Amino acid sequence: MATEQQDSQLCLATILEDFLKQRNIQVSVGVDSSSLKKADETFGGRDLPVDPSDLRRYEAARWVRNTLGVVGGRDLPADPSEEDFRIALRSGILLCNVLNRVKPGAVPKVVEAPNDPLVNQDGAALSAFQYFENLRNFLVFVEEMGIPTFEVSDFEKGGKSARIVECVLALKSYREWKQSGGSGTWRYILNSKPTTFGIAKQYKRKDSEVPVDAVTNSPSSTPSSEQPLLDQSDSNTKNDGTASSIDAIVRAVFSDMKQEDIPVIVEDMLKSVMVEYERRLATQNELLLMSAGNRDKLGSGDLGRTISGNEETLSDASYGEENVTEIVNNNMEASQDSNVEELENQDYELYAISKEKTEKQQLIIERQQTHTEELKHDLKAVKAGLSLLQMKYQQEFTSLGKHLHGLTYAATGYQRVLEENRKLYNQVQDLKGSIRVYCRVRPFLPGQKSVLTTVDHLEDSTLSIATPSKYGKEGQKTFTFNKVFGPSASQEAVFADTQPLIRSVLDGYNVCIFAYGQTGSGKTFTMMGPNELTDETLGVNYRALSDLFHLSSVRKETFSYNISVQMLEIYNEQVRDLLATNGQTSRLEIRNSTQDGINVPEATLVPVSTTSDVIHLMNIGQKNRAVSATAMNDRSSRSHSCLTVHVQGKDLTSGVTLRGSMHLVDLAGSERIDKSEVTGDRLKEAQHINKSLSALGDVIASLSQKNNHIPYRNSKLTQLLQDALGGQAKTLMFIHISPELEDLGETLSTLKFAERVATVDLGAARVNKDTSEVKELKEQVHHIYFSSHYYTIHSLKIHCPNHQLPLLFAFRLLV
Ligand SMILES: Nc1ncnc2c1ncn2[C@@H]1O[C@H](COP(=O)(O)OP(=O)(O)OP(=O)(O)O)[C@@H](O)[C@H]1O
Repeated sequence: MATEQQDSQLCLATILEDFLKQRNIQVSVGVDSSSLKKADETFGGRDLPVDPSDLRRYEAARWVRNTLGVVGGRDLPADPSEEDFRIALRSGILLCNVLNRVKPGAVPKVVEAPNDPLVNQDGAALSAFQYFENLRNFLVFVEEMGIPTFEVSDFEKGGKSARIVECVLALKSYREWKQSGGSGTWRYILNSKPTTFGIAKQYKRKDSEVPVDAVTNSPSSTPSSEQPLLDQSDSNTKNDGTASSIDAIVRAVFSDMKQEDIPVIVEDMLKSVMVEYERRLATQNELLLMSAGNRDKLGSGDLGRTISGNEETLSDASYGEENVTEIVNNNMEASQDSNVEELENQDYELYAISKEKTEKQQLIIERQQTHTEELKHDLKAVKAGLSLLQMKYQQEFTSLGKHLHGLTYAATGYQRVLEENRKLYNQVQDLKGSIRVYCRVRPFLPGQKSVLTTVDHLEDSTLSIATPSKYGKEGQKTFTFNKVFGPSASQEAVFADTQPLIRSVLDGYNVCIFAYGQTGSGKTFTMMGPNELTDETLGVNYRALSDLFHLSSVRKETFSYNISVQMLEIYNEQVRDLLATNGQTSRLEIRNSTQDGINVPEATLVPVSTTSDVIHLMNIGQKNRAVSATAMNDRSSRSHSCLTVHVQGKDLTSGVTLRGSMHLVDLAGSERIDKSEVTGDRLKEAQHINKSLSALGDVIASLSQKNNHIPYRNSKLTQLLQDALGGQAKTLMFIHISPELEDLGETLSTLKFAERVATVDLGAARVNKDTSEVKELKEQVHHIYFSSHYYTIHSLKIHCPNHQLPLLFAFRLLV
């Protein structure tokens, strides 16, 4: 590196020299005025040589001669020409000997010339090998000392003896410095271009002796321990020799110049320096490109990778542009000498980095491959686990399916039990009487003066009427009913036997409840209640509907019910819609045996969901009902009113739909015509009423007698109620009796009607008395009812393998 710096500074001197030559500015390079003066004294006032290089050659020759003595320096004249100088020194003998004087032992073995003066006349007889041996040893040593060297070719004819002169004078300077004590730093002002050239570097001393340090005379263990003569340790004084040379040139140039010309000259000098440096930079780039070309030729070996290849590798390996740039810059700095060895070293360095990166990548790839294998293994295990789970789940679902199948069978069985239950329940109702006749005796009304009563005696199911002689045989007449309710019977007691039939309606059966009796006997009271309603005085209608909604609500888990209401009136054998809002209330057609059980489809059908809904509708119907004051009762109705509740229930389990209906019929007054004292339209009304009541009696009597023909079509009333009379239907007839004696004739007439429909059903009376047969049936039904009512499968545990929790199925079956 020191040599390179020296070179660059020497180059600066050369540039200055060239610059001065171009401008014909004469200056004695390397020799200041004092040197010239000294040379003048040395040559004793002779004419000074014109060329300063001659003076330096003479100085060198004289010093060699003085150093080696007369004998040793006999071959070298005192003032030799250039030719003489080269011939005298080309054998290297004088140079090696003078070097040994300066540094004893520097060249231990000097190849001497033969003693034959003839042969050694011009040294030509000495073989080229011997020349080379001595010169090489000399050059290697002075090179190590840091003294400017020369080339062997400089001894050839036309060679540059100036470099040899400088080398000798440098030795001289060194010796003088040593002889003066060697204090400080030895400096030598170089006079010519640098003489560091490749051939000197390649020389090695033949005898391979350990070189002796030029300054310390100690063996040099390593190159780094060498101490060159041109001092490198002191940065302040480094290259002072060269600097002094440049300084001398500059001062010599500027001393003869005018002051105002100096800046121009300086500027031109600097420009020249810049041009030279740019040229050198361009040369370096060319060398770099050439070295890159050489690298391409280095082959495919490990060291044969090209820098550009390495640059690409580095880039690919994400080393970044900075690293690449740094390395390339390093290459540029190091390529001044186009040293292929250095390039190879850098190439190797790049290759090592690339190789390290590749190894790391290989390691990463291997790890990834290992991870992939592990993942594959895990995936395989998971797949196996999944298929095992799938198999187990399949087994569990099969097992579950079997359990569900059993459950379905059980549920189906349960449905069969329920169906059986319904039938048995209905059978019980039948045994109690599909046609039941109840008798209710109205109490005396408040404020009535008469206290005489026709009722002689009444029991649970019999009513005895005292009959005067004018009504036949004097005494008493007894009538049998399913049940007899006295004047003090509560509304709740009257409804008690009706209540079980409400469930029948929800089970899909038809129920028909009649209120029969003369005007003012209490029909409306039984069916609706008094004008001022309380919980206790609510009639059959309200209670039946209340029970209906309650029971349907209880069953909502298993049945879905749709309940709707129609309210019709039969007046003078015409069917009228009491809920019509469009005013068209009359002359509705009756169509029996319809699929939906609605015989008067044109009549208004209002869905209801609460009891209050129905009460509201009944009030509307009551207002629309034809009411005509009579002499007997100002609320006397001259028509039959029929409130029909249609019930459609869907079994949520089986999907089966059941249809039932309940007809609540408030019949028109049954009083005889002559007693009502009516004529005209009123008479006509009474005739229609009597006719229809007679037709109702006929139908019920025919049903009781199980006749093949049932005369439904004899009246609008029986025609309307055809589906609710007969078959599985239940009929309840409430016969109302007025207790007043003056009404005895009407009472006997009413009882005669009741006797006709009630006495024929002997079974009803027996059932009512709870015979052993009925009791047995009741117990059976009770068992089924309650067992089914409360039979709930609370849960069904299905054990599934691999499950901690059992599958729980809860069932709540039909009430
Ligand atoms: N069991 C009873 N207890 C108390 N009062 C009653 C009873 N039955 C009827 N009444 C009263 O007797 C009167 C007549 O009764 P209701 O109007 O019900 O007779 P009806 O047979 O419906 O007459 P109509 O045929 O004219 O409608 C009413 O004031 C009613 O409150």
